[in-house]
Amino acid sequence: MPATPTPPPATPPPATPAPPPVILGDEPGSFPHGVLAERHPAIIRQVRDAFPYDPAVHHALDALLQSCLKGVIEPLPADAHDGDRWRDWGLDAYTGRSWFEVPWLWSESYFYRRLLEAVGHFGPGVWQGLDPFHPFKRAELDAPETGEELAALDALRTRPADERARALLHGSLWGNRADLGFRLSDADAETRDAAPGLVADDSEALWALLPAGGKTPGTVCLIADNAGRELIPDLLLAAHLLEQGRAGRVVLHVKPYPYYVSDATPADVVDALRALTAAPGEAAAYGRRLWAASADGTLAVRAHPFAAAPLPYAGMPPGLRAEFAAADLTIVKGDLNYRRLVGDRMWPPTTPFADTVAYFPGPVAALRTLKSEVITGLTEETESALNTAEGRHWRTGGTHALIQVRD
Ligand SMILES: O=P(O)(O)OC[C@@]1(O)O[C@H](CO)[C@@H](O)[C@@H]1O
Repeated sequence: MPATPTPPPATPPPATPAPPPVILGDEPGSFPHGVLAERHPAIIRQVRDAFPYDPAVHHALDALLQSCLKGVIEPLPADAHDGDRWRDWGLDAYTGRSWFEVPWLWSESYFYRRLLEAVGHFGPGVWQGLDPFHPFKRAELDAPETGEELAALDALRTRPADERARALLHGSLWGNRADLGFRLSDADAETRDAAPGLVADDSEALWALLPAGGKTPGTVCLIADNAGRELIPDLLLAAHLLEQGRAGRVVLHVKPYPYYVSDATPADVVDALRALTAAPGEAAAYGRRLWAASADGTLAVRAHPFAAAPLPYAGMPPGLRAEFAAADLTIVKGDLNYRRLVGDRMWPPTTPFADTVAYFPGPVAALRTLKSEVITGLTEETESALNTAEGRHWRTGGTHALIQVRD
């Protein structure tokens, strides 16, 4: 009987490299450490000074400050309305550990949850429901620069549709420089010149995902970031997509409660729409169209609890996953949302963006100015040119921006 030939050894599948470790805040001198050790205490100071709080709130803020600087993560009150949710999000595993030694994304989010607790936001009591960041957001909305940006819409009206589209997309992108938390730790950020050009620009792919010329448009989800000077251009972009028939419906996802100082909540959407309708010229026309779009349901606002979760979007719950899966496109705004989208890890900058968001249930676009160290999707040439010109500053200075798409 002929001997059975030995099969050749099976080629092992190519090993998928393990993702780099999650970013912690434990390295003195690093950007995350600075946010925990300096930005958070500064935010406590600013909030304390912004309202005529009573002694109970002052004591609670003192305790939070001590906990942030020298203490450990403490549990929520036993009767907290969202205790179960935070336990699902990892609270039990992190209770008793240093703020600096757990994932940075987690400790930052928990800080805002604790700050709202300290100022009585969740009630009961007189401070219930008050936004401790409202005075800062309001000042920005009333600033002359906001009026100047709105006045620029008058000249835009007569430009061809594709030029308007590009201007409004870039307005929404660069609106992300307006971040009050960022300005607390980098006072010059607002005045520093933006770098010309984008470090990655997939805008053609973005427009290709939105039907034009008679095809039935679907839903665009826009995961918003900051209120005021970022939210207004986001709303203008939404109005343009609806008007041009590139979206049949825009769903604006905002935060369910005040977060990261300037993140937009439903109340901020109302303030932004009011500011638009009250402005002179073309801005008011945009405002009226958006107001009508709310009434007929083509502009919807969502404030899902997961929008303020301390977790990457890869862990989104099934209902939200289904919403994004059904959309023609989900636009994800800003730096924090980018960290949550790709995972808060020190990716090698040339890691393909598409690989990090392969889990996302539908087409997705990131619009972000660079304000933290997480970055993906750069070419080797771009990365090396940026390093040569700026060291590491390009990652966090807020002067560079990107548009990245996975279809
Ligand atoms: O998400 P945004 O508003 O664009 O920026 C948020 C931010 O200012 O805060 C985080 C650090 O606290 C960073 O992700 C970034 O620097």
